[in-house]
Amino acid sequence: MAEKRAEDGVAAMAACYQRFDPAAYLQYNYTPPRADFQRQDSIVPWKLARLHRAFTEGDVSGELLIDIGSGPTLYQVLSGCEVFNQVLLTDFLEVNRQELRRWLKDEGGCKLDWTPYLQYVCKLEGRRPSAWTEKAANLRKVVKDILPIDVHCPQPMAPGAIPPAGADCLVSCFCLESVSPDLLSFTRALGHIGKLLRAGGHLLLIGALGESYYLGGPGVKIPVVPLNEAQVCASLKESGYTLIRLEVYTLPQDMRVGVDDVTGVFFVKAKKD
Ligand SMILES: C[S@@+](CC[C@H](N)C(=O)[O-])C[C@H]1O[C@@H](n2cnc3c(N)ncnc32)[C@H](O)[C@@H]1O
Ligand SMILES: O=S(=O)(c1ccc2c(c1)CN[C@@H](CF)C2)N1CCSCC1
Repeated sequence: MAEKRAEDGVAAMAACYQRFDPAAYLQYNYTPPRADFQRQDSIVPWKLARLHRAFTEGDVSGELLIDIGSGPTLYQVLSGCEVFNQVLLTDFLEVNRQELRRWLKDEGGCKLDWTPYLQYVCKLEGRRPSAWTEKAANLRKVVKDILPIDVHCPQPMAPGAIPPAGADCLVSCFCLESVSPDLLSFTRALGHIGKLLRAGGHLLLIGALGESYYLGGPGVKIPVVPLNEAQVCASLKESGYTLIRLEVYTLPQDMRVGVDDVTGVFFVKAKKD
């Protein structure tokens, strides 16, 4: 009975995502006030700085980085693309994979200008902001493909999509809790993506705390499983990861702009047992 309920919940979630609007999603979350590089307490510097530190502090290395549930966004691999020579982006929806391909082909028509994000990460790397064009070129070089994924499948990606040894590192931002109807399926999804990662590989996970819904487009209310720090830690342990670091950002009141009810953001660095 519980299994049937879980399957129904996952199917209902997939139906919600058929109405996901990449342009609106980018507008809601990746433009000011949420994406304000001038504000010291903005979430953007907080997140980009944690990703930069996690990728560059010396314990993360290898060939292949996979971003799980990329959506239409690229910020999550702007530091990792300097560490790995192969990056795979993934998403459940073709509309998101198309938006990513549009940016990678550099043919114009993208729904968001990622330049401020590229410039900020260059600054974190001690490079001049004008090096953003070199970073963009490097990202376009190391991204080898943009593939379908379903984290609710025990085998989330197509057979043969990745080398048998698995990826050296996974990054995933605002995906698992936003596609899982409950904590059980969130934890199971963590285990499923863990199968894409080699033993000893790293997982960098960013997600929402206390969020029960978000707008995936005008009038497109998508349910989210509300998480707290203890649940995130317990799910990681249950899914075969050892926690290295967990940090939490509490959203300032004026960043609660009605597109969701998120109260905080967690950043996790963990290692697969
Ligand atoms: C809230 S968005 C996160 C996008 C991006 N990673 C970010 O940081 O903003 C959640 C993403 O999960 C994708 N998704 C939906 N169902 C999924 C599934 N079953 N498996 C993997 N990804 C899924 C959606 O298409 C969407 O792009
Ligand atoms: O933390 S954010 O404000 C953000 C970014 C994305 C999301 C949320 C929050 C909360 N709802 C999620 C639903 F899945 C999506 N942020 C937006 C600016 S760039 C860094 C991330």
